[in-house]
Amino acid sequence: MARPSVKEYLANNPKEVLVLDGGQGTELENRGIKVANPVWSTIPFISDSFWTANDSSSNDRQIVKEMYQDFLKAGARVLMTVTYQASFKSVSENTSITTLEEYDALLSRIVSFSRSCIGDDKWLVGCIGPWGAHNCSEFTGDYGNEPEKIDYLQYFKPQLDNFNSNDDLDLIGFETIPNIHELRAILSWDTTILPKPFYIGLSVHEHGVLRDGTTMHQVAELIKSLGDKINPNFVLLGINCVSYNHSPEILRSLHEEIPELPLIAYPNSGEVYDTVKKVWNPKGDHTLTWDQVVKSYIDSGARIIGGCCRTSPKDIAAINAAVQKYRPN
Ligand SMILES: [Zn+2]
Repeated sequence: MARPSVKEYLANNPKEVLVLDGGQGTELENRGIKVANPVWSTIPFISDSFWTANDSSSNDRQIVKEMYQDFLKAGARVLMTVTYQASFKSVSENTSITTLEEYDALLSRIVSFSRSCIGDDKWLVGCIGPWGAHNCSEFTGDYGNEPEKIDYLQYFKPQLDNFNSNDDLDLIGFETIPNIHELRAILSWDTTILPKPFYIGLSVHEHGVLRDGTTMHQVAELIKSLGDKINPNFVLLGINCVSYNHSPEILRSLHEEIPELPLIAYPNSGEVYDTVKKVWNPKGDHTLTWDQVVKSYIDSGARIIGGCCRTSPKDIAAINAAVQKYRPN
């Protein structure tokens, strides 16, 4: 393999900070792909023409390729598959792909295609959205009256089985996790369920608590309570798609609670989505720069830094410049 395991790389290079790509879903939307549907940004891959066409005859194929090229040019060394809303439940209930076999083939094709776009020397993350992605509750954390009774493993298993067995993927990313019961479930899975390095990105309110109200102290208590029983493949904890302006203090609070844990941070762009008008409103007045945000993340133990929704290759270039400036010598 042309690249070392990301877990070993981070452990053996304690001063290294890796740059992740930006928000693929919103970036594909900016480039003309209509993503408003239940499988969101995975939609271009559902169409047969994506796979039968060659690059010049499929516009979507070209768009996805160019997006990866632009993130690479901006300095990303870790890139993600566009599979946030591609759970078996979401895909089988909303597209023509209904069997596990077809679903497995779809994911394998997406992963191979993504790998071919980024080359062998970059790390590829198999992106998995939270349970709440299938009913749009990842920013409320409202998982109904009995969130502890949800069978999270059953929900994630088809996607996990594919990603675990795919050597083109280096890391599994559970993103935008808003609920403590879901976090507890993922952290309870041992190496038979999660044999590949993985990270967890939390969906955190701007006031610094998980969307369901759990404090970062309680998150830390949960992790500490697992002690040696914690899955050794749990490589990083962090935050994603959180408020840009509040993200430095949120990450700092996580770092203060669990100083030894490597962190990952990729906030959204700072624009605010109006769910009624379905538009993104510009950044507010007192916006921090990426230079300030990245410096603070690195001071708080971040080892992977990138952007989430509405961040573009331009943002990734600014992140990369700040990482080169502030990473420890
Ligand atoms: Zn996002």
